Amino acid sequence: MSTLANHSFAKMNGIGNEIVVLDLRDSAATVTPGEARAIAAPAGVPYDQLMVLHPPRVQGTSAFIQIYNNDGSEAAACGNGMRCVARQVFEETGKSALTFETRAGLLNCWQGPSPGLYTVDMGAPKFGWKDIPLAEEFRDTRYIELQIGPIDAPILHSPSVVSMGNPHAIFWVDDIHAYDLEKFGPLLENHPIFPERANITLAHVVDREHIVMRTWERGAGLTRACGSAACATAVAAARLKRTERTVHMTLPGGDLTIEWRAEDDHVLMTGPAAFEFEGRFDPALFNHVA
Ligand SMILES: N[C@@H](CCC[C@H](N)C(=O)O)C(=O)O
Repeated sequence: MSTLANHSFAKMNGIGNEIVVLDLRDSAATVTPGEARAIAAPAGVPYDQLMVLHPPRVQGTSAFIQIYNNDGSEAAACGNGMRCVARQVFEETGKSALTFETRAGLLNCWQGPSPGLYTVDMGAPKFGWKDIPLAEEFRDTRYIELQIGPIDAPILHSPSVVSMGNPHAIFWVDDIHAYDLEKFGPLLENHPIFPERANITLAHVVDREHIVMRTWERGAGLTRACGSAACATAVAAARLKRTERTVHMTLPGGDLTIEWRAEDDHVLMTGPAAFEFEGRFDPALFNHVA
């Protein structure tokens, strides 16, 4: 039987990004990709990302966080999920600032400027074509040559690309609702230019301090919010000198504030984290998991 059978979990969301938090800090249990997919099944607890807390591996950190997309693939970064994890561990410990380890590095999290808000230091963005990664050299990643649709009248073209520990492509458009992201998202996510696939965002700069956006997530599909995409989009817009370094981001599920701090290049994401309910995994979920 799976070690996850009957294990407790918390269902949360970060502005509508569906998150399951699974705390394995007191055990040596691990989660396989098959188990991650089984949990996401309709009979389970459908989620966009599963945040698995393991015992800390680095002194001074509270946990090592493994992040699964609902297709069973692993991600190095998940901004909305990190706010949910921070909220849970703040409430458990009474602390208001903690450091967690992810595959993207150490992330500091703290209580935001007002109650119910959490800030995550998402680290420094990367712009090099090998860092994103891209399959071929692009010297300037503020815009890359990539388009879909007719060659002489492309539907979407020239995205900015950024790594926030995970790969993002941002297409600048006038109306983020004018495109069928469910159709174009998977095509772009799996485009050969992205050897590790990519998160695909449509973004519109409203003014120098406000961007609206929506995202097709690698490994999870259309979501109501993607925190790392909000960070990548804010940074890409500032790099193009279209916005200030602190911007208000409007996503389908809610709003985030993103600051690209000049002193150290780090990106700070601030927003809420909502607790929905606690439950236990039905053992039957894992019956057919290899
Ligand atoms: N929803 C997340 C991003 C999750 C990871 C992404 N799908 C990937 O595979 O890179 C967020 O809030 O950042």
